[in-house]
Amino acid sequence: MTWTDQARNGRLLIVDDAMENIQILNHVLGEEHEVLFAMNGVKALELARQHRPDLILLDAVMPEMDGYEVCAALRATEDLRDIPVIFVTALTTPEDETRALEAGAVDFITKPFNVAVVRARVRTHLTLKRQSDAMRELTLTDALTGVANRRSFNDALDNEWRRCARSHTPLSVIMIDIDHFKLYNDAYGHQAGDICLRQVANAMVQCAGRTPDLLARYGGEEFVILLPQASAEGAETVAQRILAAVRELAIPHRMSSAGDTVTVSLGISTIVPAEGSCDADSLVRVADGALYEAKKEGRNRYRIARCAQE
Ligand SMILES: Nc1nc2c(ncn2[C@@H]2O[C@H](COP(=O)(O)OP(=O)(O)OP(=O)(O)O)[C@@H](O)[C@H]2O)c(=O)[nH]1
Repeated sequence: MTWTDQARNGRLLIVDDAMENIQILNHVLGEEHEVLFAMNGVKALELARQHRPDLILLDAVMPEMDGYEVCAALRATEDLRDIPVIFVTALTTPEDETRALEAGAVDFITKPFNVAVVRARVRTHLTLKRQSDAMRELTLTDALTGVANRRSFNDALDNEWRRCARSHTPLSVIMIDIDHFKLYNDAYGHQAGDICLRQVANAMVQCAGRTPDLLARYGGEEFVILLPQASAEGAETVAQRILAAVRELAIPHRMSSAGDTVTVSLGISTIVPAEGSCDADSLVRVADGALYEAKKEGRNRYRIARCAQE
């Protein structure tokens, strides 16, 4: 499917205080796209939050909250700031255009509408949105296993650290390392090693399934799980599930000192983030220390550590 084909199915949010304009745009765009509409700024923001449209067509002049304010509110909201906005306006002076672009609009559609121009602009911006989504996905995903990569984990860790600090809730991290993976590669070959990494990643994804949880490949044969709002006990339950799930894969490993099959070792650390408490990086370091302990004590097990100032 080409990018343009994909753009055909995009979800649009049309915001206009005049029903007549909504009807015209719906008529022009409704066949190719899923169309939502709102007649004021507050409703527009509510729908954007609920339905995450791919593109917003926004009337510049509306009573109470105008298009510029809606655009500014979208840009100020982390989850919504990447949704492209096209201003729909009868105002066409260079000052109006500048103001809209400065507010964060990507383009204009002028009233009265020209059907062909509306369709073409919407298609172009949906195509660009699809491409930038795909690009972002690539930069955040580990190519071998399909789980998040380290960069994606670091971003999530920073965000969740702040979120948990605000809500005074715990944040847990589990570092996971496949046992004797060098020997596995030596015994079965690097390609089999790659397959093993994929299988283990896939099994672990199922073990940390709550929405904010994030499994990432931290590097080589090391993985990490971020568990926002999870206490040490909660993280321990996830670690137990992972140990069991990897054992159940029953991937033979004749060179391992930890068993006949592939196993993992895990290190858990938990903190309620607060000012003056250890920082996000040391949360990971402490989990890594616990992982080292688990390795030293025989592998195929987990260990829990505490952050110094918890
Ligand atoms: N097949 C494959 N192997 C990888 C990949 N990334 C890292 N490795 C291998 O993973 C191995 C990690 O070895 P070590 O760090 O010595 O650890 P280990 O053998 O797992 O031993 P312990 O951690 O002490 O149980 C190295 O041989 C790396 O080459 C990968 O993408 N694919």
